[in-house]
Amino acid sequence: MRVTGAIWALGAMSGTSLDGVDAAMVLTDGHSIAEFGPDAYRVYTDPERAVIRAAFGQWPGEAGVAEAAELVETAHAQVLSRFSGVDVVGFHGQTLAHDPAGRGTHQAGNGALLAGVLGVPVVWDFRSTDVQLGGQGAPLAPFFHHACARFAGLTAPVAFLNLGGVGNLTWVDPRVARPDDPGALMAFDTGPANAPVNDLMLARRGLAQDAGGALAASGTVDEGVVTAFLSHPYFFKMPPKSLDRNDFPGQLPAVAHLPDADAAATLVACAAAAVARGAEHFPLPVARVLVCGGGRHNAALMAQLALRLGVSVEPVEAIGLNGDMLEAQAFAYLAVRVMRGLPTSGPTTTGVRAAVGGGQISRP
Ligand SMILES: Nc1ncnc2c1ncn2[C@@H]1O[C@H](COP(=O)(O)OP(=O)(O)OP(=O)(O)O)[C@@H](O)[C@H]1O
Ligand SMILES: CC(=O)N[C@H]1[C@@H]2OC[C@@H](O2)[C@@H](O)[C@@H]1O[C@H](C)C(=O)O
Repeated sequence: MRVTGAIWALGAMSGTSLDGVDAAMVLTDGHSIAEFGPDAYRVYTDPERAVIRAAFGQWPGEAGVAEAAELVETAHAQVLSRFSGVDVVGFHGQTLAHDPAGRGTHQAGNGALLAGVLGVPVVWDFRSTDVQLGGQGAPLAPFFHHACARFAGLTAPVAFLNLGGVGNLTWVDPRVARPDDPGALMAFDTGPANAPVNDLMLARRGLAQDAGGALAASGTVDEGVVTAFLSHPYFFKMPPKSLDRNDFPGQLPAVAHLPDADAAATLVACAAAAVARGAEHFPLPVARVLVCGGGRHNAALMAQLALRLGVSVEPVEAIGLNGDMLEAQAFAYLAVRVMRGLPTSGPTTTGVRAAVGGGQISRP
């Protein structure tokens, strides 16, 4: 697509599951996507992961944060310096703590430092302003999902589902021209997605994940556990709403009585049931749910989603997008919006009172 005034942005995201740093380029004017560019991935080593994990839940200045932030900055500098032709970087950082109603939101990593190292402007600290103005500070990908739906030429309401550690759902009406126009978007976190089954695999099998969902697929769902899970107060809150990774601490104890396969199947069913519960909030029904994030590789999770949602559940690759890079691309796109003074969130995505452009700009 020809887009006048488009620039090349490079976005980077380090997600809650701590697998590594995703980086990807997008050519955009901050409204439309003109073209997707190259991408790269930089895995965290086990010792690095341990340092970051030790700082989870900590706020700036608290124990372990400086060490984690330095590691996050170094890993990002390594992967981002592999790219050329970059006009601006969108640097999300690593969320260590998120408490929008209380202490705020904390993404480790200093964008000013990265701007110096990379020699290009860096947009960072995307969530703080939204939180300071009463928003949830998350999710931020929805404005980008809106651009993606229009880029793909969709003409009916559709949902994007990101299955990372936590799940988040964006309902989009691509017929509405701008993401901050009324009726364009509704977005919120659905509940835990991959995190509980990862925790189970680690605790019971010493593995990082249930590859392909094979273990879950061989088990039987305990529907009693799913029903009890759905009684959590989070599911009775109206969107917008967001979650911290540890907001659902009781999930492993809830499946403690089950053999491994049944426990995995049940945790996957809980994640899917949370999404289906979330879909009840949609302003208009959707015919398809497009899935990004690592959870789309979990066949048991995809099957449970199709069952509980009753609509077509497909990876975002079905509309020509890259499901592993969507969040990194989102922060590339959002960086350009920040540079151009355009909003990055609004009342229907983070619950902030009026549309707001979050993010600090640091120049080299
Ligand atoms: N082949 C696979 N089989 C099963 N699960 C997988 C597979 N690949 C990835 N996953 C799951 O996806 C997770 C990683 O997803 P992703 O990279 O989207 O999360 P994230 O971006 O770190 O998290 P968030 O979006 O919550 O910030 C892994 O921890 C794992 O649970
Ligand atoms: C506070 C924070 O970092 N939240 C992340 C996390 O990971 C998934 C979900 O929880 C979402 O709310 C968000 O990230 C995506 C990229 C977002 O802001 O849209």
